[in-house]
Amino acid sequence: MSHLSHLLVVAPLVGLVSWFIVPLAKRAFRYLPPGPKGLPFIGDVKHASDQSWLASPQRKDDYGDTVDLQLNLFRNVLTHLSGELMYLSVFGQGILVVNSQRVAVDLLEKRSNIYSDRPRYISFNEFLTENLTFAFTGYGDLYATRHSVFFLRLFPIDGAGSGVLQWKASRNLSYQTSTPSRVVKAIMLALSLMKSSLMKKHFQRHAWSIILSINYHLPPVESEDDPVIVGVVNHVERAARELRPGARLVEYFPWMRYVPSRFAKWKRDAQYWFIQDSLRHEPLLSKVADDLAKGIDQPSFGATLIKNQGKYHLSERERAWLVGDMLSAGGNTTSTTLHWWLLALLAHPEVQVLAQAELDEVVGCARPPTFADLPSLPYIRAMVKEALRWSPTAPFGVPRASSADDWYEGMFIPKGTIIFPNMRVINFETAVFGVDSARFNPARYLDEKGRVKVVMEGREEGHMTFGYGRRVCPGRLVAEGTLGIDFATLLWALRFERPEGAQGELDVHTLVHTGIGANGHPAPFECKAVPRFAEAEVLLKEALNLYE
Ligand code: HEM
Repeated sequence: MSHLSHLLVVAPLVGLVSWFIVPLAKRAFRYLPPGPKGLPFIGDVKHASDQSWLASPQRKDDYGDTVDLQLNLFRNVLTHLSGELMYLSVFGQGILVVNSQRVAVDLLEKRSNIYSDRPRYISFNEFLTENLTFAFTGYGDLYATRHSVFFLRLFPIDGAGSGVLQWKASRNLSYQTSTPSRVVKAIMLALSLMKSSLMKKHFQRHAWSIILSINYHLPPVESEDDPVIVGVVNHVERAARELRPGARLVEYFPWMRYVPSRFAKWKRDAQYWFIQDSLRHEPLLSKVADDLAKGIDQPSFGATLIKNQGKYHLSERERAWLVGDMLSAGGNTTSTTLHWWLLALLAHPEVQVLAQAELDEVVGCARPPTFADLPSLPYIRAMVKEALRWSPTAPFGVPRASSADDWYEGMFIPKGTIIFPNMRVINFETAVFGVDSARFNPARYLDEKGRVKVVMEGREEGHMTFGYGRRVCPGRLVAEGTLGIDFATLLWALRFERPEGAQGELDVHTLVHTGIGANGHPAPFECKAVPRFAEAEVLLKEALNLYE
């Protein structure tokens, strides 16, 4: 045999071995990232369903050293992960908690082709929402179509829409306008807080009211008993329950999805609520379509989507859910951040004093602030960043899933693993945010001249709360704008205090939650809002009249 014929025989064999045998052998010698062992068969249900346990920075120490300097047979690299990854298994389903910005970027951004999927969640995706929620759409063609809706900037720039785009543009000092609808809602929130101490309720109504006007150009919602608001609150709570690890056995035994509904209450309920939620979403968008047909063209996400529907080939129900889903994605997240921010103000009174000094100097006492003031309010803008960084609103973001087997620094990450970026740990990394990273301190985002500075290279937001890479939150500008005008208006009008006689240290650590993917609220606390000056209420009402 000539050298050439040898080569012709050997080369395909080598190719076959490296393509087929090596991955198999690698699987056999795979090292899963470290983590608690759990019980035989069921695995670690207990820890996986305990969000506070998972989110605790202590886990980084608990599972840090166990894999130090581990020799990987196939890559010949020395691995030193120092608690950056923690792996749990529940009925064989792998869950990977990512505890560092370095690893989160490596996996969720640099390997986004593998880590941009969402978990399957049979009960939630297939029955409760019939795969119609955008945030839980699997990564693929359908996702690309739905995503393009956001890409084309369907959030309108004017009127009820994303005032923050104007704020961002106004940074260039070329586009100085305010957004009446957002300012009106911030003023209404301030007036409501003056009258009652049900802060959490007011924050929720306010945040949902904003999304309703962005989505459908609806007027502000006056009461938390509004049927649309009640419907969304219930939907979000149901969704959170379904998404809790261990909530439904069908997630671990997928054959259970074929059990007839009459024998499976979970399935019957999910199917019932899917119809109810569709009946809530659809009329809202139909009303926008009817208005457009009558020539009433008000700026809203829904109107823009309807006008562009020829480009997307989405069914009527799909469109209604795509728009309606913004209520779930954007309402609770924003109101929960407001709730944490309030707690932070009470725990750090000096921050409130500094913000109010800035407002007094820039805005004065004769009128409430507008979007046009925000470029001149660096402390308030820094406070938006700090509130988003510090609040564990979405402590694990929205879970991702891996769509292929992967190896990372000697560790094996099986296909289908659910990935939780541990935002509370990542946003507190001392190397980035300093040794006082656990403290609420907006000044960390200001330079020595008091200007907003970049603390994370290439990331203008300055935190990771909106997630990573291809699935980063498309509502982040909306959220930033809402928080900016809200903080400015509320602190201009009100001083937040603990009621007389309130004792003890405020609990800024406890995370009250209903499930993974749900928002983490602070433990209940009392607060009162006191007008800062006698004319505040009158001036707010006058400003409101100006916008009407
Ligand atoms: C404080 C407010 C908010 C926070 C903390 C937040 C956080 C997040 C996070 C962590 C994700 C997952 C990103 C990832 O997988 O890497 C996400 C996704 C998403 N957010 Fe937000 N969000 C907020 C406000 C909003 C608003 C106001 C809207 C809409 C108006 C919105 C719409 C969405 C949607 C549609 C997704 C799914 C994106 C996808 O799967 O591709 N969010 N958000």
